[in-house]
This record gives sequence, C-alpha cells and structure tokens, in this order.
Amino acid sequence: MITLTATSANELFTAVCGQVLEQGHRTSPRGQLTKEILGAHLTLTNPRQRFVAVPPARLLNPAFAVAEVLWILAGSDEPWIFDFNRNLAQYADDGRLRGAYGPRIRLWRGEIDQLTGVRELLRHDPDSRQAVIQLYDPQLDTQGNRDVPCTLNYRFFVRAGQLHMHTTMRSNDVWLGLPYDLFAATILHELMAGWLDVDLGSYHHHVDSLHLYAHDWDGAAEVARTPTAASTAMPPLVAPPDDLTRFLGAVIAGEAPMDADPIWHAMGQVLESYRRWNSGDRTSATALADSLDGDLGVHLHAWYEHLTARTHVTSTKAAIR
Ligand SMILES: O=c1ccn([C@H]2C[C@H](O)[C@@H](COP(=O)(O)O)O2)c(=O)[nH]1
Repeated sequence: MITLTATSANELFTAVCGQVLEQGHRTSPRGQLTKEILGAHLTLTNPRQRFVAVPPARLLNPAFAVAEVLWILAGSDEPWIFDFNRNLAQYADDGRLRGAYGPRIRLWRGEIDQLTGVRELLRHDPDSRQAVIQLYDPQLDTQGNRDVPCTLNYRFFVRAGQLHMHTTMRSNDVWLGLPYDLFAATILHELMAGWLDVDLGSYHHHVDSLHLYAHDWDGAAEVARTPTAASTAMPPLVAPPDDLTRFLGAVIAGEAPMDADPIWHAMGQVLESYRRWNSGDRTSATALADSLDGDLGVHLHAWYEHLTARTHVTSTKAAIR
C-alpha cells in the first residue's frame, strides 16, 4: 500500500518510480516480469500541473496525450488514434480497440451519455454522491478481447465550491500508462469543473496493481535519481459548450477558433503539427509547434528532437551492422 501526494504530475511520477522500484514485489502476469505495489492512492493537488517530462529519462509525446483525451471525450473508438501512437494497434481486435473508453463514456450500451449525466446530476444536486462514470463492463470485458479497460470508473464530488475527482484503475503501468492516464483524467476533471462553474479541487488516482515492467526498471531508476522539477501548470481550460461532440469535432479538425478558446485551439494545433510530422513535412511541423503559446508547443518540440535523435541512432546502428 502506498499513499503519495504531490502538487504536480512530475513530482508524483518521480516519487512513484522510486517507491515501486524499492517496495514493489516481483510478479509475472502473462509471463512478463514486473515489480508491483498492490493498493496506491496518488493525489495531485494541482491537476493543471498535469504533464510529465523528466528529460532525458522520460519524455512524453504531447500529441498522443492530447489526441487520446480528445478521442476519449469525443466518444470515439475509430482507428485515427493509431496515427498518434502506433503501438496501440497491437491491442486492437478487428482494427478497433474493444476497451476504448470513449463509447462507454458517451454512449454506454448505445444509450447513455454518462458525461452529460454527471454534469446534469451535479448541476441539480451539487452535493450528490452518485456522480459516477462507469467504464468496466463485464458483458464486454469477459469475452477474451485483447484490450480490457484498466480504468474501472471515475467519480466526482463538489465540496466547498471545489470539484474533486476520484479514479479507480485495476491495473496501471507506471512507465507507459500513468503519465498519459493522469493527463487524460485531469482534462476530464477540469472540463467538468468548468461546466459546473466551480473551482478545480484535488485529483485522486486509486490503483490496485501499480507496476513497472522489468525493461523499464533502469529508466525508472534514472527518473527517481533526477532532481524533480514541478510540471508547469497548463492555462485554465475554457469550459466547452454543452454540445461537446460538435465542439470537439472542430478541435480535432483544427478548426476551433483561437480567440474564443486558446487552449482548445492549441490542442487542435498540436494534432495538426503531428499530422504534418507524420506526413514527412518536418519543417512545417516544427514551425507550428514553435508558434504555439505555452508549454504544449515546448514539449512537442522536445518530442520531435527526441524522435530525430532516435532515428539517427537507429540509422547509425544499421550502418555499423
Ligand atoms: O489506460 C491504461 C491501459 C493499460 N495500461 C496498462 C496496465 C497493464 O500493464 C496493461 C494491461 O494489462 P492487464 O492489466 O490487462 O493484464 O496495460 C495502463 O497502464 N493504462
């Protein structure tokens, strides 16, 4: 059991790396060795300080972080997400991720938009204890699909004018999963706070199996040794209109107007930049990243440098062979 509280995602991630390495027990689900802590309560007191970057040990792809949360909130399970993270395709059955969170959130059993449900419930009874978004569905998730949701559900509480959010995950990979899961959940948290017009409270991340795979132990040790800089806070997210689906469609297409919604606009531009990068237009991808206000552009630039260095190392190794 561990309990950790930090202001920012960077500090939380660094502390978690150290604790799981030190205290984790060896276990090998599917034959893959991990160190695991059973039972973790991680608290982020400023959910806007959501982006993990511990150079050079661990860099995140901000385009994937942004794409994933927009994909989830838009209710999508469409394969365009693979353009932002090719590794995800291995978890797909028939080209689709069966555990995709979006359709479960926005159209549970083809009927219920849980996001709208929570918003309306808390608008009518802010003290409610019933504001739950459920993800794990035994009817779908015991069929032997490759992708079974790791997040069981999200809960929301308005107390003393602040919205607090709790997430429970049955399983969380510290290295690959946790940083992106924190990013996505805290955007959902802030979006709901904006809709309810209350302040952003604490974000609580409860995990049953919090683990590190053996191939990430060295990286995690390097993170744990690196002096931790707090993640900077993203600027406040403008509350989107109630008609979220249409709005997010415009953001994803890069058509959200800058003057109305600078942060959502920037998120659309991050996706656009990464599409240019993938299509080979690296100069214009980098120029667009550099033109963005705020840290997302800085992180995207760092990611492009990381990709370039990785390509260089790979091609040098190939030439030596
Ligand atoms: O949002 C997610 C989705 C998956 N995983 C990780 C946790 C596990 O390492 C692996 C899923 O394997 P099982 O828990 O289903 O065995 O993916 C996460 O960390 N976060």
